[in-house]
Amino acid sequence: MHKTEIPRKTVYRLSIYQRCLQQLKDNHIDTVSSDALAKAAGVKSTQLRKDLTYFGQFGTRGLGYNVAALSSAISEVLGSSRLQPVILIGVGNLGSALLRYSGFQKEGFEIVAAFDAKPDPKRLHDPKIPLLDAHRLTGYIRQHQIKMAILTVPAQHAQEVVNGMVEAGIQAVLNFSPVILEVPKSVIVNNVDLAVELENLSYFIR
Ligand SMILES: NC(=O)c1ccc[n+]([C@@H]2O[C@H](COP(=O)([O-])OP(=O)(O)OC[C@H]3O[C@@H](n4cnc5c(N)ncnc54)[C@H](O)[C@@H]3O)[C@@H](O)[C@H]2O)c1
Repeated sequence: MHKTEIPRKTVYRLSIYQRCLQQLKDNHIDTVSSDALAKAAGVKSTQLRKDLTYFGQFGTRGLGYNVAALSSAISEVLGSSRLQPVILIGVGNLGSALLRYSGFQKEGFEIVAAFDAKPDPKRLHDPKIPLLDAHRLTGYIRQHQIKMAILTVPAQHAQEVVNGMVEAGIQAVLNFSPVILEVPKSVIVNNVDLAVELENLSYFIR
């Protein structure tokens, strides 16, 4: 099945299912019922079953899903069976915190390089991740055919950085800068805004 046929929200939930399946694998659990998997993922089991129809038939009635088989099918669809290279731009407070997080690999992503307008080696602790001057950003994207980027630069620089990256071939941006980025239709931007998330939570405690 071609990726674009799967709705974006489903693709997002597939990543969540994948994370749950990985935990089951870590705990040596071979099969899981759709109810249990749905509960772990925080969705209704009808939603889970609907999402998995994009793969054809999965699971045996009464027995549940084979964890390894379902996980590798989802990997194939998400394109995460091999590590997806990602770059990070803006190694300040937030960027360096993200670089210190070691959990991305487990989810199938590898931060292969970090860029900053004023690279400060003190900010980067992982010797495996090169910290490069922002001048080298577009050349690096082209040379290594990087498709995904995490953006943690100040708001006023975000658009210009994205323009260069898109020109060089970036197709997906995880944007932490508080600006609405303008990109061509072929490029996807996911915005992360902790303030919005907090506002959402505060609605429920009123
Ligand atoms: N989404 C959220 O929930 C959330 C939370 C915290 C911060 N932020 C945003 O993340 C961004 C970074 O915040 P911070 O506290 O780490 O800021 P910071 O000032 O500590 O770091 C920004 C870094 O970007 C670098 N930079 C500036 N222009 C650049 C360019 N053109 N190319 C490459 N690097 C460049 C700077 O040298 C600096 O190292 C800000 O836009 C901030 O508003 C978002």
